[in-house]
Amino acid sequence: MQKLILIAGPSGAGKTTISDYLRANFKIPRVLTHTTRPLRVGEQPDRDYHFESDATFSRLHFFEHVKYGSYQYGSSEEALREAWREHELVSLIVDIKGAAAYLQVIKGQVYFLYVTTSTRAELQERLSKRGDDPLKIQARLSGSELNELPPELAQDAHILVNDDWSKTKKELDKLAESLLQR
Ligand SMILES: Nc1ncnc2c1ncn2[C@@H]1O[C@H](COP(=O)(O)OP(=O)(O)OP(=O)(O)O)[C@@H](O)[C@H]1O
Ligand SMILES: Nc1nc2c(ncn2[C@@H]2O[C@H](COP(=O)(O)O)[C@@H](O)[C@H]2O)c(=O)[nH]1
Repeated sequence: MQKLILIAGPSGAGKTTISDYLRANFKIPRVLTHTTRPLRVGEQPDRDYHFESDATFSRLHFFEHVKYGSYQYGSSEEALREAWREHELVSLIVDIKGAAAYLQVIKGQVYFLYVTTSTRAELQERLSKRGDDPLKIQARLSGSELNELPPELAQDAHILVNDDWSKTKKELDKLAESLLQR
Protein backbone atom coordinates (compact mmCIF):
# COMPACT_ATOMS: atom_id res chain seq x y z
CA MET A 1 0.00 0.00 0.00
CA GLN A 2 1.20 3.51 -0.77
CA LYS A 3 2.08 5.32 2.45
CA LEU A 4 3.04 8.78 3.59
CA ILE A 5 5.19 9.86 6.54
CA LEU A 6 3.65 13.20 7.32
CA ILE A 7 6.09 15.39 9.26
CA ALA A 8 4.91 18.43 11.21
CA GLY A 9 6.09 20.41 14.23
CA PRO A 10 7.48 23.79 15.26
CA SER A 11 10.00 25.66 13.17
CA GLY A 12 13.50 24.48 14.06
CA ALA A 13 12.35 21.14 15.51
CA GLY A 14 14.23 19.28 12.77
CA LYS A 15 11.56 18.25 10.23
CA THR A 16 13.79 18.87 7.22
CA THR A 17 16.79 17.23 8.88
CA ILE A 18 14.67 14.14 9.58
CA SER A 19 13.26 13.99 6.09
CA ASP A 20 16.79 14.32 4.65
CA TYR A 21 17.95 11.47 6.89
CA LEU A 22 15.12 9.19 5.71
CA ARG A 23 15.98 9.97 2.10
CA ALA A 24 19.73 9.47 2.52
CA ASN A 25 19.53 6.29 4.60
CA PHE A 26 16.31 4.57 3.50
CA LYS A 27 15.64 6.02 0.04
CA ILE A 28 12.38 7.48 1.33
CA PRO A 29 12.02 10.60 -0.82
CA ARG A 30 10.36 13.83 0.24
CA VAL A 31 7.41 15.06 -1.77
CA LEU A 32 8.39 18.63 -2.48
CA THR A 33 5.89 21.38 -1.75
CA HIS A 34 5.60 24.78 -3.40
CA THR A 35 6.27 28.16 -1.85
CA THR A 36 6.44 31.80 -2.84
CA ARG A 37 9.00 32.63 -0.12
CA PRO A 38 12.57 33.49 -1.20
CA LEU A 39 15.32 30.87 -1.04
CA ARG A 40 17.39 30.68 2.14
CA VAL A 41 21.17 30.48 1.96
CA GLY A 42 22.07 26.90 1.05
CA GLU A 43 18.66 26.04 -0.44
CA GLN A 44 18.22 24.96 -4.04
CA PRO A 45 15.14 25.16 -6.28
CA ASP A 46 13.47 21.78 -6.87
CA ARG A 47 15.55 20.18 -4.14
CA ASP A 48 14.21 22.03 -1.08
CA TYR A 49 10.98 23.45 -2.53
CA HIS A 50 9.48 24.30 -5.85
CA PHE A 51 9.94 28.05 -5.61
CA GLU A 52 7.08 29.93 -7.26
CA SER A 53 5.91 33.46 -7.98
CA ASP A 54 2.35 34.38 -6.92
CA ALA A 55 1.34 33.93 -10.55
CA THR A 56 2.81 30.44 -11.01
CA PHE A 57 1.53 29.39 -7.55
CA SER A 58 -2.03 30.35 -8.47
CA ARG A 59 -1.96 28.02 -11.49
CA LEU A 60 -1.21 24.87 -9.45
CA HIS A 61 -3.71 22.31 -8.08
CA PHE A 62 -3.30 21.92 -4.34
CA PHE A 63 -4.30 19.20 -1.93
CA GLU A 64 -4.05 21.96 0.67
CA HIS A 65 -2.32 25.33 0.96
CA VAL A 66 -1.58 27.92 3.66
CA LYS A 67 -0.16 31.41 4.00
CA TYR A 68 2.59 32.53 6.40
CA GLY A 69 2.95 36.32 6.42
CA SER A 70 2.94 37.28 2.78
CA TYR A 71 4.24 33.90 1.57
CA GLN A 72 2.18 30.97 0.32
CA TYR A 73 2.91 27.27 0.77
CA GLY A 74 1.06 24.36 -0.82
CA SER A 75 1.25 20.63 -1.49
CA SER A 76 -0.15 19.28 -4.73
CA GLU A 77 -1.99 16.01 -5.43
CA GLU A 78 0.07 15.68 -8.59
CA ALA A 79 3.37 15.72 -6.66
CA LEU A 80 2.16 13.02 -4.24
CA ARG A 81 0.86 10.78 -7.03
CA GLU A 82 4.08 11.24 -8.99
CA ALA A 83 6.21 10.34 -5.92
CA TRP A 84 4.07 7.24 -5.20
CA ARG A 85 4.52 6.03 -8.78
CA GLU A 86 8.14 5.21 -7.95
CA HIS A 87 8.14 4.78 -4.15
CA GLU A 88 5.57 3.08 -1.90
CA LEU A 89 6.75 5.13 1.08
CA VAL A 90 7.42 8.87 0.87
CA SER A 91 7.63 11.78 3.31
CA LEU A 92 6.00 15.20 3.28
CA ILE A 93 6.59 18.24 5.50
CA VAL A 94 3.57 20.41 6.23
CA ASP A 95 2.32 22.65 9.01
CA ILE A 96 -0.41 21.55 11.44
CA LYS A 97 -3.23 22.76 9.20
CA GLY A 98 -1.78 20.76 6.33
CA ALA A 99 -1.43 17.69 8.55
CA ALA A 100 -5.09 17.99 9.58
CA ALA A 101 -6.13 18.11 5.91
CA TYR A 102 -4.20 14.93 5.05
CA LEU A 103 -5.48 13.10 8.11
CA GLN A 104 -9.02 13.98 7.19
CA VAL A 105 -8.73 12.62 3.65
CA ILE A 106 -6.16 9.78 3.62
CA LYS A 107 -5.65 8.91 7.30
CA GLY A 108 -5.31 5.17 6.56
CA GLN A 109 -2.19 5.80 4.48
CA VAL A 110 -0.57 8.30 6.82
CA TYR A 111 2.04 7.85 9.56
CA PHE A 112 1.88 11.20 11.32
CA LEU A 113 5.20 12.15 12.91
CA TYR A 114 5.00 15.20 15.14
CA VAL A 115 8.54 16.47 15.79
CA THR A 116 9.31 18.77 18.68
CA THR A 117 11.94 19.68 21.28
CA SER A 118 11.72 19.80 25.08
CA THR A 119 12.08 23.57 25.18
CA ARG A 120 11.23 26.55 23.04
CA ALA A 121 14.68 28.02 23.82
CA GLU A 122 16.25 25.14 21.89
CA LEU A 123 14.14 26.00 18.83
CA GLN A 124 15.14 29.63 19.11
CA GLU A 125 18.81 28.77 19.34
CA ARG A 126 18.66 26.47 16.30
CA LEU A 127 16.89 29.05 14.19
CA SER A 128 19.39 31.75 15.21
CA LYS A 129 22.27 29.46 14.32
CA ARG A 130 20.55 28.72 11.00
CA GLY A 131 20.76 32.45 10.31
CA ASP A 132 17.02 33.20 10.38
CA ASP A 133 15.96 36.82 10.82
CA PRO A 134 15.27 37.50 14.57
CA LEU A 135 11.85 39.06 13.83
CA LYS A 136 10.84 36.05 11.77
CA ILE A 137 12.00 33.74 14.56
CA GLN A 138 9.69 35.52 17.00
CA ALA A 139 6.77 35.15 14.57
CA ARG A 140 7.51 31.48 13.92
CA LEU A 141 7.69 30.66 17.63
CA SER A 142 4.48 32.34 18.70
CA GLY A 143 0.75 32.18 18.06
CA SER A 144 -0.62 29.97 15.31
CA GLU A 145 2.80 29.76 13.62
CA LEU A 146 4.20 27.71 16.51
CA ASN A 147 2.56 24.59 15.13
CA GLU A 148 1.65 23.13 18.50
CA LEU A 149 -0.09 19.78 18.41
CA PRO A 150 -3.83 20.43 18.85
CA PRO A 151 -5.78 17.97 21.06
CA GLU A 152 -7.90 16.77 18.13
CA LEU A 153 -4.79 15.50 16.29
CA ALA A 154 -2.98 14.09 19.33
CA GLN A 155 -4.47 10.59 19.01
CA ASP A 156 -3.11 10.27 15.46
CA ALA A 157 0.35 11.64 16.26
CA HIS A 158 3.59 9.77 16.92
CA ILE A 159 5.57 12.29 18.93
CA LEU A 160 9.33 12.47 18.40
CA VAL A 161 11.26 14.72 20.80
CA ASN A 162 14.32 15.61 18.74
CA ASP A 163 16.64 16.91 21.46
CA ASP A 164 19.46 14.47 20.86
CA TRP A 165 20.27 13.66 17.25
CA SER A 166 21.90 10.31 18.01
CA LYS A 167 18.72 9.12 19.80
CA THR A 168 16.55 10.52 17.02
CA LYS A 169 18.52 8.57 14.41
CA LYS A 170 17.90 5.32 16.32
CA GLU A 171 14.17 6.03 16.48
CA LEU A 172 14.10 6.86 12.78
CA ASP A 173 15.95 3.65 11.92
CA LYS A 174 13.32 1.61 13.80
CA LEU A 175 10.46 3.54 12.25
CA ALA A 176 11.74 3.28 8.67
CA GLU A 177 12.51 -0.42 9.01
CA SER A 178 9.04 -1.19 10.33
CA LEU A 179 7.21 0.89 7.72
CA LEU A 180 9.27 -0.52 4.85
CA GLN A 181 8.49 -4.10 5.96
CA ARG A 182 4.72 -3.63 6.05
N1 LIG B 1 18.70 16.97 17.25
C1 LIG B 1 19.24 18.14 16.84
N2 LIG B 1 20.16 18.75 17.62
C2 LIG B 1 20.71 19.94 17.26
N3 LIG B 1 20.43 20.60 16.10
C3 LIG B 1 19.52 20.03 15.29
C4 LIG B 1 18.89 18.78 15.60
N4 LIG B 1 18.04 18.47 14.60
C5 LIG B 1 18.13 19.48 13.70
N5 LIG B 1 19.03 20.41 14.11
C6 LIG B 1 19.42 21.67 13.44
O1 LIG B 1 18.38 22.62 13.72
C7 LIG B 1 18.20 23.49 12.61
C8 LIG B 1 16.72 23.43 12.21
O2 LIG B 1 16.46 22.14 11.66
P1 LIG B 1 15.49 21.97 10.41
O3 LIG B 1 15.80 22.99 9.37
O4 LIG B 1 15.52 20.54 10.04
O5 LIG B 1 14.11 22.35 11.13
P2 LIG B 1 12.64 22.44 10.53
O6 LIG B 1 11.75 21.84 11.54
O7 LIG B 1 12.62 21.87 9.16
O8 LIG B 1 12.43 24.02 10.48
P3 LIG B 1 11.47 24.91 9.51
O9 LIG B 1 10.05 24.49 9.76
O10 LIG B 1 11.74 26.33 9.97
O11 LIG B 1 11.91 24.71 8.10
C9 LIG B 1 19.14 23.03 11.50
O12 LIG B 1 20.27 23.86 11.51
C10 LIG B 1 19.49 21.59 11.92
O13 LIG B 1 20.77 21.22 11.48
N1 LIG C 1 0.32 23.29 5.03
C1 LIG C 1 1.52 23.35 4.43
N2 LIG C 1 2.60 23.74 5.13
C2 LIG C 1 3.78 23.74 4.51
C3 LIG C 1 3.93 23.38 3.16
N3 LIG C 1 5.25 23.48 2.83
C4 LIG C 1 5.88 23.88 3.93
N4 LIG C 1 5.02 24.05 4.95
C5 LIG C 1 5.27 24.51 6.31
O1 LIG C 1 5.54 25.89 6.26
C6 LIG C 1 6.32 26.28 7.38
C7 LIG C 1 7.43 27.19 6.98
O2 LIG C 1 8.40 26.53 6.24
P1 LIG C 1 9.83 27.17 5.94
O3 LIG C 1 10.49 26.23 4.97
O4 LIG C 1 9.60 28.54 5.36
O5 LIG C 1 10.57 27.26 7.25
C8 LIG C 1 6.80 25.00 8.03
O6 LIG C 1 6.01 24.75 9.19
C9 LIG C 1 6.50 23.96 6.99
O7 LIG C 1 6.24 22.73 7.60
C10 LIG C 1 2.76 23.00 2.45
O8 LIG C 1 2.79 22.69 1.26
N5 LIG C 1 1.60 23.00 3.13
